[in-house]
Amino acid sequence: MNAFSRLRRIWQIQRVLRRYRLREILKPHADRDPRPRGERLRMAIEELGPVFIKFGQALSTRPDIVPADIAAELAKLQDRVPPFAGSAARAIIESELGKPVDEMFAEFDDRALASASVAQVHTARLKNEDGTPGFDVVVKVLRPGIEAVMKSDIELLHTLAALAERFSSELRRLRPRDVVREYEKVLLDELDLMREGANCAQLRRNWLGSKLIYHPLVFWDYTRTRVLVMERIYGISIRELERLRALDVDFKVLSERGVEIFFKQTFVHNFFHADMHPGNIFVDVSDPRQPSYQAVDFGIVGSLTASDQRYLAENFYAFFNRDYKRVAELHLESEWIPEGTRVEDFEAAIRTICEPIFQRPLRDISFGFFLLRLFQVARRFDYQVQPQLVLLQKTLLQIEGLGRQLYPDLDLWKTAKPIMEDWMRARLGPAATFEKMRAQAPGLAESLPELAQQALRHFKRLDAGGKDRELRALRAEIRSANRRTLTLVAAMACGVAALLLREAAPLLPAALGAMALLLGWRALR
Ligand SMILES: Nc1ncnc2c1ncn2[C@@H]1O[C@H](COP(=O)(O)OP(=O)(O)OP(=O)(O)O)[C@@H](O)[C@H]1O
Repeated sequence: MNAFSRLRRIWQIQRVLRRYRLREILKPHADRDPRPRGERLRMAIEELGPVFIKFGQALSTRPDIVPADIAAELAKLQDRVPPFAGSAARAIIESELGKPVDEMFAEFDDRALASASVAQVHTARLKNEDGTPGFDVVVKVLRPGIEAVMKSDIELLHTLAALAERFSSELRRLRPRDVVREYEKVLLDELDLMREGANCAQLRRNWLGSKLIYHPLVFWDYTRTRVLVMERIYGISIRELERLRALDVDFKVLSERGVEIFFKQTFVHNFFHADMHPGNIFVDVSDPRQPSYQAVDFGIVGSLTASDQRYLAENFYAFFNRDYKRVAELHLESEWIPEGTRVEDFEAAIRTICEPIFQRPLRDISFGFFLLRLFQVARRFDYQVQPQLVLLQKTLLQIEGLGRQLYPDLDLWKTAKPIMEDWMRARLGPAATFEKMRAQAPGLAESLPELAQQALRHFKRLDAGGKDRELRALRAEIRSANRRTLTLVAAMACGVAALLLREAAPLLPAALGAMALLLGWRALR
């Protein structure tokens, strides 16, 4: 963007800010506009275009950054825009794939099936090599020129964030430059449909053969950065509740399966679809008693770090045992709250959010909402929640909302418990310990000769340096450390042998396992 158009854009933004009196938002006592501040902000963002809309949508899921009233308005941001011409879509497809559309597709519908600010979707049918009609597909095409618009607006966001950080102490506290930097990647990712295809393929692989959910096949030969071709699915949108009801679809099974999918994605695969709004969910009704899901739109996915996974699992347990003290402890243990915070204040804050929630009957309790409130507390205590965790919380809220809409008596915990217990066992049980040992064994074996050399060097130096008491003590200490290392290595070797021989006669692996535990215990004591 040249200097002139940048100035023009800043001037435009400035006009929008004035029109909606957005500066007053920062000074609530001076705000005389009768329209609520969140609504004004939303309308301004809608006027500013796709980058601001996407950014606003992303911020709506950050209770640790944005106050609740504004977040609720931002969540309403609509990303529907008039479609661009089918001929423009064809031109992009042809320039990306290097062949005429009619050569690749037996049919191509010029009217868009759906159109959003970054891309639009057309239905089509592939052409087989012999010219006969092939698979029914959808073709997702990036909006013409969207890359330039996105990139220049992102640059502008950086400029605005820098200005805000420089001139407003209220905004500085929210670290706008960091927030923009964090979302820049998410926004730019949307410009690469190969990435979306890869996300879809990964989810498909994770769930292949499952009776819970189906993901379309990606046609890689026809997929490029600006074009994504995938199998067309024909399920009924989850929005069409009446139609689903008329087909006698079992809503209880459907809602339980939604919860199961969520937990498996989070705890078993650690790869979750993070844009689970109803527009992206379809239902396969070929057996209405055993309905299953079909998902589309894989632009946003997430996965958690091991520690976030554990944080979530433990909070889940505490939450369902209605144990707010444990919830508070968990946050203290994981150093969630900054130094200098009074523990009592923090506990009181956690109690305040937990008590009213825990008083309600199970059917009214939402774990997604509980997490949301936890993150709001985090915001008050100046703690920055990991974006992936927030993404997951948003997904959970969507799944729960959907589940309860389908079946108000949905018992979240009943569905979640077996999955969580499996996870705990797999993560923390003896088999997991053996598995960890096995994974670490090669690295350890490699460094063993080096370790021995180092120890030898130490001994030589000690011997050369006389025999005073301090040195003898040091030598004894090194020897004991070496013994421990050796014992640990022996424990690992037994563990690995037990694993490798687990198919053998029952006694041998069991004896080796017991030996590994005993040695491990001695080494770590
Ligand atoms: N594989 C598919 N089979 C059938 N319909 C599809 C498929 N993929 C997408 N669609 C339809 O196209 C619509 C838009 O697709 P998608 O959500 O991927 O686009 P988008 O540009 O990311 O839109 P938004 O961001 O608003 O969700 C979907 O809501 C769905 O109706």
